[in-house]
Amino acid sequence: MSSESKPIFSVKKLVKDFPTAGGPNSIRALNDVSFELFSGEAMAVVGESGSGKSTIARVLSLLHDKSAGDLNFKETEISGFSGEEIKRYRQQVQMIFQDPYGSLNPVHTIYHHLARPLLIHKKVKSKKELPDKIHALLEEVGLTPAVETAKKFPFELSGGQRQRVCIAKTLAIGADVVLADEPTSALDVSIRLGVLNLMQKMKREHNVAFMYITHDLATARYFAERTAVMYVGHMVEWGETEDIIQDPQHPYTQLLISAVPSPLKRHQKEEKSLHVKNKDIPTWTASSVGCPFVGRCIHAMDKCSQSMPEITKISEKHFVRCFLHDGSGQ
Ligand SMILES: Nc1ncnc2c1ncn2[C@@H]1O[C@H](COP(=O)(O)OP(=O)(O)OP(=O)(O)O)[C@@H](O)[C@H]1O
Repeated sequence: MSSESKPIFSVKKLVKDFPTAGGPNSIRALNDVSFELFSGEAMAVVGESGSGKSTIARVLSLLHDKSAGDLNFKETEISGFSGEEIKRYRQQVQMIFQDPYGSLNPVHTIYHHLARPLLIHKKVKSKKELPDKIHALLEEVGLTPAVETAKKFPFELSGGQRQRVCIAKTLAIGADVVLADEPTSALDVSIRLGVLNLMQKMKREHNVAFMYITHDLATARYFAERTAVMYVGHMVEWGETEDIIQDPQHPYTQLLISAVPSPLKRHQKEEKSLHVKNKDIPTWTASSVGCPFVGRCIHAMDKCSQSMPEITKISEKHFVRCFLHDGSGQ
């Protein structure tokens, strides 16, 4: 990430509320979420189930409307987009999901899956160019022999191969950003690395920006230069991935890292004293106040239940929201 280049995404104070059936209060799935994403970099979004990771991707894909905040893509607010603008935007910002099978049509060949975006987005001048272009794409994503693969149907491929087809689709369209929601978690461990390496190649060779949503800090460390840690819709800590893993500041980040098998653990000593009070994850609403982690935090103070701490800068690129670090101390 260059501090001089302009971010491809700039998200400020994003809020997303989901109405609850019959209840007066909406669920606040995202609260005050801000970040920037730059071309050619990956930002991991990590956190437990329900922390709001997928909601960020769905709001950025315009599958959900935001409730408040700014969502700028290439310096243009996207929430007012309609019709053609949405179509053009979705060409540039693609999603990859955990289950690649769900993104592929079982009755069509791989050839068809790649021909369609190439034709729709006018990436070929005529149908004559299609075979060469499709075979080149399949080779680029490691699906060889390409001619044979193109003739196959999705059910004839493994999970990892299907995810490679989805990646080839994003290349066919010429996406600038990929929102990858747990793209490797349904794959065998042995296959994951290949898919991560392929995404790494897209980053380096095509300057694609990735939002990499995962439960898995080890793959975040492998793939993403920066990481944001989410807890109940709040970004509690963010920075360069190595800083987050080697020097976690928020008690929740420390808890996440303590749950990862070594060699990620450099905090074995602290781990012994890192108890969690209870495992209840709160439901956040528009009227909830305080730090959402207070119920589980062994350092909790009275003020933690009363307000969410402001952002504290730990170092140039490392930030946390926790009263332990805001200068007011315990
Ligand atoms: N369409 C929806 N309607 C109502 N509530 C929703 C909807 N989508 C998400 N939520 C709620 O928003 C919160 C965040 O969910 P989200 O799926 O973004 O979390 P996540 O971190 O991606 O979880 P997981 O890792 O399990 O996918 C949860 O409380 C969830 O129940």
